[in-house]
Amino acid sequence: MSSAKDIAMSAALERSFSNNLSVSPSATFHSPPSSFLSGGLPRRTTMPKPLKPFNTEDIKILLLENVNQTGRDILTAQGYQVEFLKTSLPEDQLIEKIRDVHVIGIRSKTKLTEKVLREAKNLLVIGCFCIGTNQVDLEYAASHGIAVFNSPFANSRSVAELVIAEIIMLARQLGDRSNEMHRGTWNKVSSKCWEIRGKTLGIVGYGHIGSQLSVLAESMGMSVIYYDVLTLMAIGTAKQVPTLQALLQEADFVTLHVPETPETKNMISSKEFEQMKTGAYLINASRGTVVDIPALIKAMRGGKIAGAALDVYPHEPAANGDYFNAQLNQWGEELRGLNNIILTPHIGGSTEEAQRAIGVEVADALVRYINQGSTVGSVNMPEVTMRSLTLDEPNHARVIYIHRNVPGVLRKVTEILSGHNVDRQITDSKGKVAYLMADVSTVNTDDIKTIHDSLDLLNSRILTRVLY
Ligand SMILES: NC(=O)C1=CN([C@@H]2O[C@H](COP(=O)(O)OP(=O)(O)OC[C@H]3O[C@@H](n4cnc5c(N)ncnc54)[C@H](O)[C@@H]3O)[C@@H](O)[C@H]2O)C=CC1
Ligand SMILES: O=C(O)CCC(=O)C(=O)O
Repeated sequence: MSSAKDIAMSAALERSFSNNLSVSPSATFHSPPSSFLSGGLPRRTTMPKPLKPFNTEDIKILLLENVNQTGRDILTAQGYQVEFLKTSLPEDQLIEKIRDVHVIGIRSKTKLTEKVLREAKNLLVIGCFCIGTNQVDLEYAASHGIAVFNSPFANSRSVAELVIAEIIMLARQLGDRSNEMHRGTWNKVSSKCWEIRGKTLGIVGYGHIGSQLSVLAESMGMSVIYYDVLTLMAIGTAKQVPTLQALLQEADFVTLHVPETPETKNMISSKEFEQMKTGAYLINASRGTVVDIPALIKAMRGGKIAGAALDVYPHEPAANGDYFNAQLNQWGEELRGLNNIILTPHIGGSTEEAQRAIGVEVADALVRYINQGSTVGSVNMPEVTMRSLTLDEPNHARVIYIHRNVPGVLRKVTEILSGHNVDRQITDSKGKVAYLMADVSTVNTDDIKTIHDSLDLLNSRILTRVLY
């Protein structure tokens, strides 16, 4: 049982500094859970204690772009308020919505730019329910204490399988034959239709997807070469080549698996098409900015490139059913008019298996971050974690201090914590941002407030959270 003093103190805290312990102007401070400051014999249990600066039902989550049910279920089961939308949102509506939420879950279409994130005053964490994180301004997010998580490989296999299908479809002109049949035309041809056995696949970007694809392609009798900015171990009998040009000159099929970066923008343009073999094929399931589409159209019309498969485009519609037209991409009409071109609506990772796995992985990471402060798997924060506090550690609090990575901070934090027993502490930095986590014991609600407010006053502060 809590003493009358403790209860009074909690109530006073609730009144006097509602909003202060949390980072959210809209969240209220709640009395500690029953495990906190409880008297009597400690319960001997190693059950992890959920650490929450808010009542769970105050955590507001916005999930866009049809995030999988598995992820929604995990977040809802925590008691958070989860709003779910099937589509992404236009910028003005996104800005309106993001002001209010602590967590946002997106896929590849929602652009979380500095302009949008500037309005996200309550935002603690972003979940990208996909691989790519180019749609988020990661640096701005980190410098404002917003952690970003993704799912680094749960859809890699799905993309690799799609590419294998496309290699065969292009080699056999299956898209065109199927379209002709749909129009009622029987056109049985073998001219310029090939087996893939013995052909060379050139993989640009030998990461999770590229290397998985390498295994599948070899098992079907293809020779694999790859180009990557890093020197990477070849899988099977694949061979790394030293330059993109060397790959383009040798490959019958070129497939792109690089991230969207300034270096990969228009990585395949007129010069690169010239370097490719006449009659070669191009596949892009990475990002739309990687291929210069007008140059591709020219290369295909001129017969240099015998076929292409595109899954991604520089500008993609926000929702299913939106017409993929000239307003989005000027060359849409010309692209659709080409022969032997497969156009898919960014479905590389769209399988039940991949979406379920991503839902679980990203939602779990969000819960760990909200409840425990663990940044393991974050793409923009130093990765820091500590074991969960347990129910037999009642009067403990977890202090999280995200700060600018400048000299002298640890000394000041140590001074602030020095009156308490620090059971464990860990700190790490990534670029300009550092992340400190400390578990302090035998603290009461006054101590928590003092620790929080003192850390919050330091010049180096980006964000202070105290979980209890
Ligand atoms: N179509 C779809 O639905 C999907 C598309 N993607 C896209 O595929 C991309 C690749 O995915 P992963 O293989 O998982 O990424 P990854 O990070 O595992 O591999 C990317 C590889 O590209 C290399 N690389 C980076 N810049 C390069 C450059 N300028 N030249 C040559 N190599 C370079 C890296 O060193 C790395 O080995 C993602 O960034 C994402 O944009 C991912 C999943 C689904
Ligand atoms: O469909 C999606 O969610 C996006 C897939 C993708 O491009 C990615 O995972 O990076």
